[in-house]
Amino acid sequence: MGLKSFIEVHPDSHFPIQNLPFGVFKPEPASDPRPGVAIGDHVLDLSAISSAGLFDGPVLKSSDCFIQPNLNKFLGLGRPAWKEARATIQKLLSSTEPALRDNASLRQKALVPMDKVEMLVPIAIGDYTDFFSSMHHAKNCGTIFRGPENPIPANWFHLPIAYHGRASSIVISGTDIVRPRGQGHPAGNSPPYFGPSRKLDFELEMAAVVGPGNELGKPIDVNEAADHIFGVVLMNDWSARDIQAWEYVPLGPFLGKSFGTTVSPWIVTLDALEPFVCDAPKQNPPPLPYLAEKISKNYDISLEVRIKPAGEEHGHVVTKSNFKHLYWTLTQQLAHHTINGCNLRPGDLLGTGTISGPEPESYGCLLELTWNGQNQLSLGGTNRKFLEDGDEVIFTGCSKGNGYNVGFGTCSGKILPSPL
Ligand SMILES: O=C(O)/C=C/C(=O)CC(=O)CC(=O)O
Ligand SMILES: [Ca+2]
Ligand SMILES: [Mg+2]
Repeated sequence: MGLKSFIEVHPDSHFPIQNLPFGVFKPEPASDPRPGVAIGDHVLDLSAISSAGLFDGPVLKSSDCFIQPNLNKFLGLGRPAWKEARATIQKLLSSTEPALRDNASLRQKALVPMDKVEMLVPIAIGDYTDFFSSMHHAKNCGTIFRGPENPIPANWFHLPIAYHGRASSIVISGTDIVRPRGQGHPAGNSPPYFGPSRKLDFELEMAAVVGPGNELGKPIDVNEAADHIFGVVLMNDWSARDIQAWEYVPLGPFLGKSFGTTVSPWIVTLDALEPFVCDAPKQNPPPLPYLAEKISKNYDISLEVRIKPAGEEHGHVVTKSNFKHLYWTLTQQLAHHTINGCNLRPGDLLGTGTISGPEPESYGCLLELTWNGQNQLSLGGTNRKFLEDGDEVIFTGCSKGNGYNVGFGTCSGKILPSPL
């Protein structure tokens, strides 16, 4: 493992010096939001490090990108800035570097206990797109919604399908989610149901954070797409299955998805994930040339979902999956998104789609786990078909290295009842 911080980091921590994920936080309720990096149980205040003149590399020396309420300016600077920032922070936090270690007043200013801070959505999200890139999820949903004959649509193996999501309702982990009301599928000849969703679900996803992006009309080559992905977060694409099933023909998800999407606060960089690269699944039929990449990378990231009913202390694990099950890679998603000339901008968010694995224990949503409510899922003392008011859904994600973790922390949200 080698690299070590002067800050004590528990071996189980998601945030050792090998990780260094970026977020935005407020040290006190009245303070201005500012960028930070997680280290063990602490947050390193990048505005304090920047003000102290410690970002002294060629790209960041005279930049105010860390004196900002979000990470968009930093993301817009691209990979040279990201690499320089990571190298500077890793050096400052290392056990052998005195600049911060031996400066008590700077440590006092710049290192804040994580349990004292408020985390915010770290980027201003202009646009949010959600892909559909797990073959297992596509097959299961297709079977449930459209029947077992041809569950996977003919286009699915040729392009990463997506829908345009709603950026305004993306919230940070810990924010309550109000059960949406809407129209559900009519039964027989009766009019459609209207009321609180009866089939509220989570979707286990991750999402790529984009920067710097492209000019309108100038697509990004798939082999250069990684330079436009800063990092990834956990994402819950809350979904009301009854609303979705009735509204989505022919234009796709709308109100069944747009009532809320939760993201985890810490963006884990692709640089930190590099030791966990694994081969992406072999694609057959081979993709068209604009989607054929020289190196097709996935990441080995273990994912887990717990549901914690109201009044219970611990959640029950309902599924375990892995990022590596995705068929279409992040870079193929990004290249496909721009192939028609569409421009991506710093801070745009690209959801991977629900990450279901091949086994029933690895399905990424209740729609699949209970087969649209046909089966009950046991949560110890109680059962679930879909989410109930008071349920908290907690995602975790972690890659295990040799003696250290590169983790994502948690992405959680609790369901509140619909308004009357
Ligand atoms: O197959 C369908 O009709 C619907 C699928 C989804 O709801 C999934 C979606 O949001 C994309 C994804 O998460 O993979
Ligand atoms: Ca989704
Ligand atoms: Mg949603």
